[in-house]
Amino acid sequence: MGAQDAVQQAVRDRELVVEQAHLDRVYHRLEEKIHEAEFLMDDAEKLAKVGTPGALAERDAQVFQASGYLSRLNSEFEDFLFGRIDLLTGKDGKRGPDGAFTATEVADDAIGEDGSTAVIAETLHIGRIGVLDTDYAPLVIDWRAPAAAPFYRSTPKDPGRVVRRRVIRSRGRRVLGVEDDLMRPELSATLDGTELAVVGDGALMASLGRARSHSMRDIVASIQAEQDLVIRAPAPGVTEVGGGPGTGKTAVALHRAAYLLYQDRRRYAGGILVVSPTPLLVSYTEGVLPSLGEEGQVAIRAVGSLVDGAEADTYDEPAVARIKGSSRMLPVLRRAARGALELGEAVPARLRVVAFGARLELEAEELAAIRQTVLGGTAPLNLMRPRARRLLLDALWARSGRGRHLVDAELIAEARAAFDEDVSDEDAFQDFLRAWWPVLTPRAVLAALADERRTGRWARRILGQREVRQLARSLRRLDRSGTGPLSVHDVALLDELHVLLGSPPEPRRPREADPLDQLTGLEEVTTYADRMYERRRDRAERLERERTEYAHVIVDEAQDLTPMQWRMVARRGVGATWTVVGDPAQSSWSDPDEAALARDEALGSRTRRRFELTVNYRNPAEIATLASNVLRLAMPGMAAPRAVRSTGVEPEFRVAGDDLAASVRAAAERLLEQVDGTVGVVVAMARREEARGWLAGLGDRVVALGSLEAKGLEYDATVVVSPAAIADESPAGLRVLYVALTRATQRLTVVACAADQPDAAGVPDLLRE
Ligand SMILES: Nc1ncnc2c1ncn2[C@@H]1O[C@H](COP(=O)(O)OP(=O)(O)OP(=O)(O)O)[C@@H](O)[C@H]1O
Repeated sequence: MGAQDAVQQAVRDRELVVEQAHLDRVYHRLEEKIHEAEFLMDDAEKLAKVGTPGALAERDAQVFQASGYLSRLNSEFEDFLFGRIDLLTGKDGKRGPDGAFTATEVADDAIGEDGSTAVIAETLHIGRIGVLDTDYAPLVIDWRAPAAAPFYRSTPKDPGRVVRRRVIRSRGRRVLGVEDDLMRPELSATLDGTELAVVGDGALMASLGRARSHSMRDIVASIQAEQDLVIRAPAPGVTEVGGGPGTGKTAVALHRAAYLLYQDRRRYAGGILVVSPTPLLVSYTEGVLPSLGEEGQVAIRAVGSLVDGAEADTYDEPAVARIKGSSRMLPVLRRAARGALELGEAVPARLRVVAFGARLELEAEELAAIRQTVLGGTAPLNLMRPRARRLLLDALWARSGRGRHLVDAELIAEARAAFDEDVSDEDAFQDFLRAWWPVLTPRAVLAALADERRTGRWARRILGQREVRQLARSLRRLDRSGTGPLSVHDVALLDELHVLLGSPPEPRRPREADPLDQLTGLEEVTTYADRMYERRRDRAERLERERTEYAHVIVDEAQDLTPMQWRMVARRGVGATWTVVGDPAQSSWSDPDEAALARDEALGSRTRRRFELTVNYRNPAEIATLASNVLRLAMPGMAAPRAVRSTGVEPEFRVAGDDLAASVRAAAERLLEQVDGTVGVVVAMARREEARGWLAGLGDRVVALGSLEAKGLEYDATVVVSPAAIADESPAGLRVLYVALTRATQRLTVVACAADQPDAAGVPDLLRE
């Protein structure tokens, strides 16, 4: 070790000791708080034994608060403290509720007259939740609090009061390392009489170089200034975030959810919905919010799982997806919902009943007229049923002639009520109604579209003959009742049908017992609080299950939502504020204009705020440059984000021989040796099942993905198999290829087939400059 290194090491060790001492104090304080929380729970127990209603209510409130506090503290102990800022004196000397100075501008006298010396006036530590010392001094500031904003916002260009920004790495109770960035390198600042030390080369680079696993990590310790602006953007209206691959759109959207909850917990108790394109991306991102201390109020759902009971991960062929996603499906579904009334097994031609001993009959034309009258209304089909029933009874009553001899209105009403009851009780009437105006389910109507002739009728002048055939064929997976595997695009159709049909009346469920009804004795009283405690745990989960509307909706990869999916998502956020993140250059939807229109309709007249993220944190420059060749073809004129690092490792090109499987397997094996983390093998959708077989036995660090499944994911290394096959698979194929090429954090191997027209170096035609 040279003298310089030894000095560096000594500085590092000294700073670790400083941070360790602070972390020790924080833990000490946390332990005190846990004792307080446990004490509160104990206290609550005692109060319960008293059993008076007042004491009971107080105890419940305490149990609720204490149990929540305990679970937060316990879950957030890991990597609890991660940042620190050293600040100059603020302009006005006022302190906020977290004990920190509020001013963002530097006081006039904070910097010495020579312009190069200063004294650090305030040091703040930033962590996952805020902790106050016994004297209310801030030991840790919650990362979402206003006082923590300079930790993220400060840059050497616009440093504000920050002189040094430090990222602290810790595990459990041990500080493992610190990385500093100087925001005012021109200043020589002192803290408690000693010169401010600087350790390491900055935290961002350290974090970007780490190996990837199959779950996304939070970026709370290294959020960048342009990202922080999005995370803390005001909630109302719509926050739109654009930016190329790897700019942190998904990460930012998730941190924004945590921020919104922190900032207005009451409002967002109404739930935050995060809509993600694939189940793979859901499971990849699922851990981020719990790591930020937020669970329960945020539901992350794949777009194929937004409808209760539907769990779609099957993909339609691009041509079929294009039909099902288009808003042209809307009039087709409207007709199908009405047309499905005729689908009953054997719809009787006439209605025959016996009322008070007399035979009554309604002929086909009368029935058709009644149906037409009812269908003239706008209510959902299933909700029209009572009206249809009433009009049938009206017609039968008229036919019976029973009211003709009566003049007294009361008598007429009485006779009519008796008539209705008599007829309604009759099996013949009930059987007729069931067949003639059946209760329709969305699944059954969707399945009805599998009949090409019928669908041809419903789609006349809307879909072409070929489209009708493709649509009908794709739905043959379903049986008559609609049971069977759904595709992702079927789910939005189901949701639309649900609206068109309305909920069929549900059989009555017994009312859930209210615990207060059971307060009959002391024994019951004591179990009440215990139940409350249990309930609190299940509450969030239950709320989520029951919820169909949310207070905030976050749409990730918004460029991929089809018009029909936009309608489905919009229904879940009618009164919501929105965050919409996406990148048009990565859109797999063939008609961006149609999608933009649907998006405008979904977001309505809400005010919009737009942000653009400009730095690619995922791909090294070598990979980003290659991908930008495809971007130029896919979206001429669109700028690629700036890659923030370079690895010196160029992408590799291989040409597959006769045995594609062997070539891909060999490429994957080599990458597994070269990186510590994950390897993704991206193939055209048509090959995804096959590709899984190619990698059999290589372990769980490597996965095979269809091109559409790669959305939003990242791997240490990727193999992209036959760019031409991916690009040719759909009208949006070039954009899908751009997605595939931008998944790797370290290494990329491209395996070309003959269709790729590789040059002598194996570079496919589509990837050449
Ligand atoms: N400030 C940051 N600090 C550390 N890592 C970051 C930061 N911002 C983004 N990253 C990392 O960069 C990678 C890309 O982020 P993310 O997946 O959110 O990007 P994206 O814009 O959604 O990409 P895509 O459009 O390709 O899906 C992730 O590994 C993320 O953790």
